[in-house]
Amino acid sequence: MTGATGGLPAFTPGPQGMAHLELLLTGACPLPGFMTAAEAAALAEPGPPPAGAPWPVPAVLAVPDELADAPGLVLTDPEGAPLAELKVAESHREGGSVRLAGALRPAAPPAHGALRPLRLTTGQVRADRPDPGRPMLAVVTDRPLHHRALALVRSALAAIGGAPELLVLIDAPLDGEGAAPAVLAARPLLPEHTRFAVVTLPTAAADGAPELPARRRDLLAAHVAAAYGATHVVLEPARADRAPEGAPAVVLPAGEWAHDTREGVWRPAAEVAPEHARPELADADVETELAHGRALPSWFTPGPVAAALARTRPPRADRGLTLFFTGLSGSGKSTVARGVAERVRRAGRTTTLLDGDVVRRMLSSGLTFSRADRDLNIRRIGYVAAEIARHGGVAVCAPIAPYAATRAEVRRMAEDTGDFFLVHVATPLEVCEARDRKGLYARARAGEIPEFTGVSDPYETPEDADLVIDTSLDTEAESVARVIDALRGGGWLPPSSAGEHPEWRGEHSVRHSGRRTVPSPTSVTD
Ligand SMILES: Nc1ncnc2c1ncn2[C@@H]1O[C@H](COP(=O)(O)OS(=O)(=O)O)[C@@H](OP(=O)(O)O)[C@H]1O
Ligand SMILES: Nc1ncnc2c1ncn2[C@@H]1O[C@H](COP(=O)(O)OP(=O)(O)O)[C@@H](O)[C@H]1O
Repeated sequence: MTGATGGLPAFTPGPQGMAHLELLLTGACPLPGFMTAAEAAALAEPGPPPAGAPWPVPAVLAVPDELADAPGLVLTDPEGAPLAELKVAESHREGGSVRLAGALRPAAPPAHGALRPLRLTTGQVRADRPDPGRPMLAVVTDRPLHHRALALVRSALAAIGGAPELLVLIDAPLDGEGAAPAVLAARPLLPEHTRFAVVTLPTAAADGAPELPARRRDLLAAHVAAAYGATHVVLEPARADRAPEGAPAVVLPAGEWAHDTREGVWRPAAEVAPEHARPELADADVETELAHGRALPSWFTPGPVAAALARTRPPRADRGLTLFFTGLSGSGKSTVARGVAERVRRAGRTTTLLDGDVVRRMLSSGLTFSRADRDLNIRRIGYVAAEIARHGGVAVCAPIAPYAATRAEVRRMAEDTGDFFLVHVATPLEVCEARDRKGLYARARAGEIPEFTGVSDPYETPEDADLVIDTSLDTEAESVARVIDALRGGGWLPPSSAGEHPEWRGEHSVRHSGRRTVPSPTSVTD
């Protein structure tokens, strides 16, 4: 986002730029500002960074082309409040975008984003230490601390000696809480004076740049921990090879841990007889248990952590959902989405149907079918859907959404507030064109509608669809039933359809679809 503030243009960095900026403003990063091309290039080489480098990853600011010649910028938060002034020392182009380097002058302390009271500066944490001479162990984590991690922390504290302090640095996104509530829930299980602080560790050198290698990200975590005063660091989630070279604090090896089923305690795996050793649940297993509303086992995680997770990741039947249909015009998106929305509503969930045509009239009137306008249209749908999901509702969306990158953006947005389920309505173009319900294909073929999807404009076939349906092979009722079955199977709808009137199961639509006279077995037994 750009604008003008006090003579200098204003700019709101993207998520990566904002994460680097936060580290610069909290004192975690010791540099005066964003790096020049040469400084960044020195850190972009594979392998460990050069010895003595004050910072382990490139930190550069990507800006839109129109800011390439700006002498300075006012960097603002997403609401437009100034965060810092950048005095531009160098402007260069890389990876298709302009990058500005230069020193920063902080404006007001940041107030935006989630968990602000926990986003402490390094100065605040250091000033608050009862005895700065004591060692300090920092646990850097973006996931809850389950029994294994808590046992590891206890053992690390004992091994360090000298009555170390403990700091838990929670790596959470700037615009959401991430795992923070569940991490904080472990407070009663940690030493009395444990401090918690929230940071956002960038995952790329700049917005639009490729992901940083895992080892560099580990090294970055160690640098940030050291800036907060840590002498020792534990990186979570644990990975056997997580001990980056050249870290400014001692990165303690995680080692293998196991739950001793006979003794009921967590120990280093080498100390547990193999027949009694139980490994930690994988993140995917935890997600499945939570999705179906099942309690996490007490051998795996403490009660307060399980309770916090159950609150932040409620069962899917209570969780907001963006159900996103994509496909060509005439593929059957609206028809199937309408039928699905009705049945989702009948199953007791608050449902909003954001149909392509309706959105074009209400939210996006005036937009064309250029790529930029289609993207804006889809982003608007994604924004509204994510807000619906935030409040636990089901947003059923049915635009063409021809571009994979924009669909991925909507998936990210939607997953910040709930779940996302992509249905590709893969009805072949010939069938859509033969239907030509609105006569648009004929007009597009006659050259009267430029940029018509499938005729003179692209449709990028999804490779990440959660379900693919084809309304040239299935009746309308069968198509609706397929989606409902998938939602039931995934836990987004209750398993039973008791009380559903046959009309609501789709027989009504079957009788009127003209394709079949007998309801499919799926819809009858459903
Ligand atoms: N050029 C062009 N290309 C594609 N579609 C066109 C075009 N012009 C008008 N229409 C009608 O607009 C409907 C698609 O709008 P969407 O908002 O779903 O499109 S997009 O997702 O923004 O690409 C689409 O409705 P559906 O048939 O319901 O898909 C068309 O009826
Ligand atoms: N099995 C089917 N499922 C859905 N629609 C079908 C099916 N068979 C025929 N149709 C017809 O195809 C057309 C699909 O139009 P629509 O749902 O508006 O598609 P879209 O929203 O993708 O443009 C409707 O006229 C519908 O009656």
